[in-house]
Amino acid sequence: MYCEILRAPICFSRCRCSTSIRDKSKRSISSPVKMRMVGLTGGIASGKSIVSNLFKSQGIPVVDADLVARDVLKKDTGGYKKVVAAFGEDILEANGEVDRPKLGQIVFSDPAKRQLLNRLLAPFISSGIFYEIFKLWLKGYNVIVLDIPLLFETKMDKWTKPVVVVWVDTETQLQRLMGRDGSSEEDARNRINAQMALDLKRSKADIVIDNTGSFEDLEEQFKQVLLQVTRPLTWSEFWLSRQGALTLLASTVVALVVCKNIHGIL
Ligand SMILES: CC(C)(COP(=O)(O)OP(=O)(O)OC[C@H]1O[C@@H](n2cnc3c(N)ncnc32)[C@H](O)[C@@H]1O)[C@@H](O)C(=O)NCCC(=O)NCCS
Ligand SMILES: Nc1ncnc2c1ncn2[C@@H]1O[C@H](COP(=O)(O)OP(=O)(O)OP(=O)(O)O)[C@@H](O)[C@H]1O
Repeated sequence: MYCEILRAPICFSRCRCSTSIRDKSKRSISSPVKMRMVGLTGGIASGKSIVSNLFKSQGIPVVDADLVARDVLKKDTGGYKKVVAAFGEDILEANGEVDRPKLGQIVFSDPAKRQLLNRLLAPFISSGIFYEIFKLWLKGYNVIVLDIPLLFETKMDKWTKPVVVVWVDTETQLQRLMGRDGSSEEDARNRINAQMALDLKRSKADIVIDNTGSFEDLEEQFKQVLLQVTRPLTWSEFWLSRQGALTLLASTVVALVVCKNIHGIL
């Protein structure tokens, strides 16, 4: 069902049908184009990837900042060269790629080195994220999700609305992180402490998902979140969309032609 003015989905019922992810993505591409950028963040191991996969399963594309960050650290890229110049060749594997666990050990136990790494990679990561957004904008997606662990820390939250924070209590976060990565408690705590406190992130959120419970609890909450992020676009979101930009351009051209003709008549 569509709003006639915005031609955006009025309710979520369209997204709940049982077509495959691929089919739904295609439908999003061909449907009227609007752009809402939803921020998805939380603490390390709070469950962002699970939520991100739930969005993808509904045909909503996700820009994954961790994947972008991986790309900009690949061998011989600009980010790689800067990082190797700053941290030395000791951080490299035999094949010349960055030894990520080793670099992780260094930066997560030393705030100054972490800040240095952040500073070196930030321009590459932010331009990589904007390039991914631009590609999705060109494809005309209605709603996209930016999964950015450091959304608040990097102040990229100002680009996104609403901001969804996946929250867990610290003990659960610690246990899940150690369980997933097989890391020691000290290492896991270092990684948690390298980020803004999760309670503070929760206080800055538009929408909070409490992931302390089971996967089923998480999916139940996700249904409500999906309803909120797929509600009709606001006018400002519409003008930022590809269709909004094209409408503005077409209206300007028509107005100029009309003015020129009137001027000719007079
Ligand atoms: C230090 C690196 C090489 C460690 O790699 P590793 O494969 O062990 O971890 P991975 O990249 O999968 O990150 C796992 C999680 O760690 C957290 N994290 C990553 N980098 C940072 C950072 N600089 N500060 C705080 N937390 C971070 C995030 O929650 C992320 O989801 C890597 O994390 C990295 O290059 N970090 C700097 C780039 C960055 O800021 N990435 C976050 C994107 S917003
Ligand atoms: N509700 C849950 N119940 C049990 N385990 C969970 C739940 N949610 C997430 N997990 C587990 O916790 C771990 C961390 O989850 P996930 O990888 O999604 O976190 P993340 O926020 O994406 O982490 P990162 O910041 O490192 O990218 C995973 O092993 C995942 O399977």
